[in-house]
Amino acid sequence: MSPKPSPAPPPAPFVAVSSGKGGVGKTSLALNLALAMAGVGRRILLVDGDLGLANIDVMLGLDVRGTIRDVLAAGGDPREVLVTPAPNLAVLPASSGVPDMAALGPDDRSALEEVLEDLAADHDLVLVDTAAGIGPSVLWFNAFADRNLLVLTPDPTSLTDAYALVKVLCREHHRRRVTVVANMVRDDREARRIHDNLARVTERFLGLRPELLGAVPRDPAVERAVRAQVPLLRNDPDRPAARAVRELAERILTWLPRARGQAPRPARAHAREGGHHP
Ligand SMILES: Nc1ncnc2c1ncn2[C@@H]1O[C@H](COP(=O)(O)OP(=O)(O)OP(=O)(O)O)[C@@H](O)[C@H]1O
Repeated sequence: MSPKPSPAPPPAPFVAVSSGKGGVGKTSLALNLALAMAGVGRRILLVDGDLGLANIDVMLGLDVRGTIRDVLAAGGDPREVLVTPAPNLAVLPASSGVPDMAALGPDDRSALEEVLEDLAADHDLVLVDTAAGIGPSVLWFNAFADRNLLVLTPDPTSLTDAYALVKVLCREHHRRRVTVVANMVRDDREARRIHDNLARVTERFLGLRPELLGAVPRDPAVERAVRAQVPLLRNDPDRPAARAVRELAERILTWLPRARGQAPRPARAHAREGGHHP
């Protein structure tokens, strides 16, 4: 009897990190989450999904060889533009000063989908740092992702803008599951309060209650790291914000498919069709 072929590894989950409002700490969070997960041996792909105003390379002080747009324009192997700032971590850089996804036609979007699927095959998890707001690229990445992580802060405008994003994701992209990270909070109580405030309106108007993954405290070390162009987890690993990010990373890692040989996750629906995901 011929040996059973070994089952294909389950596909790497895509996690979109977004926010209604800009400047809430989304990029710092995505970068440090990626580093924390890579630091425990998971192969992480961090995609700079802010296609018009790239930030991750700046936060890392990286020289980029090429960007997502170059890959889409010229074809070729997307691995050639990946940057590896740490073991197990690959960054797919974006460009700055170019129009958002609105300028990408349907062919570019399906090419982007192929590029992401191709790169995902080499990784355990893909984290996409999207632009802020509800622009076309934000919605596209969120519809493409398996999990939607939303960054909230105590600033009241962060709440109203987050509600706007959840509403579009729910009504137009049929998302029923949104996970919140409360950033720049004083304490856990404040984190629960802002999560509750969002949950009250989403439950009332959308019938959806986002879950709270956890919180990152307001910590001057985050700003110091951004200025130094050295990630927080390297610059100040023992600070409260760094510890909080590591805890969040551990929780996100529980989303990974457990092991080879288990039932694979259902195929990802087409982002362009506004696919429904679990
Ligand atoms: N937990 C925190 N404590 C203190 N400052 C923070 C914290 N998180 C982020 N910041 C600061 O907030 C600013 C914005 O952070 P960041 O660029 O990551 O936000 P963003 O949401 O990605 O912004 P944009 O939408 O413009 O890309 C930075 O100066 C960063 O240092």
